[in-house]
Amino acid sequence: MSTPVPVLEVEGLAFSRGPGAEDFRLSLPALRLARGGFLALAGESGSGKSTLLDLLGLIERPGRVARFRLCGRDLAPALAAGDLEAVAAPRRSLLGYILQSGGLLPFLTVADNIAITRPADRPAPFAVGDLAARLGLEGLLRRKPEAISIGQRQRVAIARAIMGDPAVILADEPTAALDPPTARATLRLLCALAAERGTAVVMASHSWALIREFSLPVLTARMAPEADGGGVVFAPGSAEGLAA
Ligand SMILES: Nc1ncnc2c1ncn2[C@@H]1O[C@H](COP(=O)(O)OP(=O)(O)OP(=O)(O)O)[C@@H](O)[C@H]1O
Repeated sequence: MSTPVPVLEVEGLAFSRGPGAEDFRLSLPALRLARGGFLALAGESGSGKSTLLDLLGLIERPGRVARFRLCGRDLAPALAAGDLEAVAAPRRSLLGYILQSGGLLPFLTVADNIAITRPADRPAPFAVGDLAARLGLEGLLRRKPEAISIGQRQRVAIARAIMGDPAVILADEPTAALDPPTARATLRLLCALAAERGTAVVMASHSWALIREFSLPVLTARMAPEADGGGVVFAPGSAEGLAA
């Protein structure tokens, strides 16, 4: 059987902010994500999960990256050159985001928030009403985000990301504001919809309990010894000790 072609492949990535009060260093030795794959980024608050998602999402620019391939496109040279135009098109067409706060547009209805990411160059993966129904949002389509609950907003954010039919969804703590049963149900929906579309997902989470319950492969943030250059390193392994 042939090995699946990775949709996202990153090697030798390093990022730093500072020096001074903002001094922060992060490195990612290797990440490989196949079509439909799911990967969690675990670590304590402030360990750099959102920063790493921004780097993978082509929003932050790494100081160094040996390899950055997204759906077969080699983006490392453009990142090294700071060529923002060259990364804008793959960012738009291949990546989807679920923000920690939901990030919905307050002046649009739920239906329009979901529809806004529909691909311009191919059919949408779902009808808005069908996708909303899958996520239990069918009665809320005409409401504005302020008139629905936080859990419902997170499900709208998931629907919006899925509607864009991206190759990779980057999800920043999509269940952090939810009680455990709702968090579990929301993550189950995200996993099911992503698997159905073959969408790969990278999800930041500080909930080791949820990561363990869903048996998610995980890259965990750890401090590197000063002798090895210090900073935070994201590497495979258990995140025991993180808050449940
Ligand atoms: N725009 C910024 N300017 C300066 N420092 C920042 C900025 N954003 C984040 N930081 C700092 O970078 C470090 C990593 O932050 P980041 O938000 O990536 O961590 P996190 O693991 O996602 O945290 P949390 O779980 O609380 O969301 C922290 O020390 C944070 O204070």
